[in-house]
Amino acid sequence: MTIEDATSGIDIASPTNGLSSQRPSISLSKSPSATYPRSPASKDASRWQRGNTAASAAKPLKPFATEDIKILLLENVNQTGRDILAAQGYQVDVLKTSLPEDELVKRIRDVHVIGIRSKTQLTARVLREAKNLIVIGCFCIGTNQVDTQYAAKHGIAVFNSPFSNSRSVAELVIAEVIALARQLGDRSNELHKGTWNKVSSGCWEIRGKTLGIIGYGHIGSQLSVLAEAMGMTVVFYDVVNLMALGTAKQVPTLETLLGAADFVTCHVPELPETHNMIGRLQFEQMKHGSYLINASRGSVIDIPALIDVMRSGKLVGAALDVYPAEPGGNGDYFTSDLNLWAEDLRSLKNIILTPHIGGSTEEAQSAIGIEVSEALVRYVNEGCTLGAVNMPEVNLRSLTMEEENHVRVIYIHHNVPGVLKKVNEILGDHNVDKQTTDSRGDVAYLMADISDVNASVIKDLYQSLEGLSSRIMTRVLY
Ligand SMILES: NC(=O)c1ccc[n+]([C@@H]2O[C@H](COP(=O)([O-])OP(=O)(O)OC[C@H]3O[C@@H](n4cnc5c(N)ncnc54)[C@H](O)[C@@H]3O)[C@@H](O)[C@H]2O)c1
Ligand SMILES: O=C(O)[C@H](O)COP(=O)(O)O
Repeated sequence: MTIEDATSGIDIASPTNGLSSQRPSISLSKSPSATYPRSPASKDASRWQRGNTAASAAKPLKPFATEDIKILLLENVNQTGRDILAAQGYQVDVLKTSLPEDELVKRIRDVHVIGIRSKTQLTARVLREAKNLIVIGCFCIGTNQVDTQYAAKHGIAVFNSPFSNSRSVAELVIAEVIALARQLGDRSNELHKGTWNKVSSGCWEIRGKTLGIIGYGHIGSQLSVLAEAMGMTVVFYDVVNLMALGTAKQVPTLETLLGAADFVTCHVPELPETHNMIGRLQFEQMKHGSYLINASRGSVIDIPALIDVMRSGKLVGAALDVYPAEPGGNGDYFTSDLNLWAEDLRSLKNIILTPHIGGSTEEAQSAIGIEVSEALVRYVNEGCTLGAVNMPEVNLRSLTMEEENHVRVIYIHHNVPGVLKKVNEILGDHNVDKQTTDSRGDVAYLMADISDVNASVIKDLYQSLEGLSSRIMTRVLY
């Protein structure tokens, strides 16, 4: 949206589009393509036409010209999520796959919101190009694919879905425990090729066996309950001291777990500390005849060491759902071009290789679509950061129709002394209805609702806040 500057005759991007930021192409652009093609007249129409009747007073106020918001959704985000975003009037562009970095850099320049899953790498290099971006939605659990610190320092909030696919992963792991114990993958492959091979040697019940869970978070603890229901004994290792569910027992060291477990399963996030967490030393510490499952992140297992220990016969089965490098989309080949050892893995016996499907169920994807899209809408429309993984969590209640002469000011800024004094000198000339602020590390987030404003007040507020040296991003909503 643009406001015609009566004195200079130039268009400036209006703060009331909710998108104004430090980014030059948005905050003070004369280029029609980089601003928002909505006239002041149409703005007024949309703001006032709703009427202020008693019946409409409690309804939420439309925040601004939502149809100006451009969203790019990659990696086949579920229809539930697309529908929620489209219902807001946003322009939603959907792709089934992730994008290679060079293409991503081009596509991200234009959008205000990007939705991804685990594949798309939003590195500092990519985000540097994202001049209009205000928020990232990870339609998955992991956020390791995003440089969340860089994003925060540039005023870009990141949201995910912390547990909507946890049950799906836990169920997959239970299936794999049984499939490995019974060598189901091999038997099925043999018969697919026409060979009848009825064996009991090396095939086991899982009842009475010990499951060792590394990382007892949302997935690990859910798995613990399911495994005990199947008659397994559960031990777990976690860096945090946690309440054990059922009769599970937390063990003090990873080595203790590896020495006790028949099945070892990893459910830790990708972190420097979890890189190659299971390597040659840890395979030595595992029991002879044991199994390994990894549905966390590919970097957690030293794959060449796994191949060696399986060839030696010490490990008698493994299931991998995640890999250090994964193909961009369906139909791509899983070969040594992508991962040097891919062919070696494919040649092993009793190894289940799945294409990162731990969270790929209808239930999980639908729930994630709803959860993340709703968080994006709350952030874009109202500035609410509840649930953000890289910003302080700040919220004020939604403005209603009877507050149509209010604006909501969002001021994301460097967390340095003296900022609030300066901000309040600017806001203090107006009627501040309510205000809240919080910080997380170097970044602070202020939200204030101001009443009795008009277009020129909005412009002044916006420009004054933008003029402060502490500013990371200013948005003025409604
Ligand atoms: N395969 C899939 O499709 C799929 C689906 C969902 C999640 N995941 C992966 O699974 C991971 C775990 O998911 P979650 O929801 O259970 O996460 P979570 O954050 O709820 O739990 C992770 C647990 O790991 C523990 N931990 C962290 N570092 C550790 C370490 N060095 N040693 C031992 N424990 C450590 C944490 O304290 C926490 O309890 C996610 O980070 C994601 O990468 C994969
Ligand atoms: O982080 C996650 O939730 C899982 O790895 C699943 O990722 P996906 O949505 O890309 O399947």
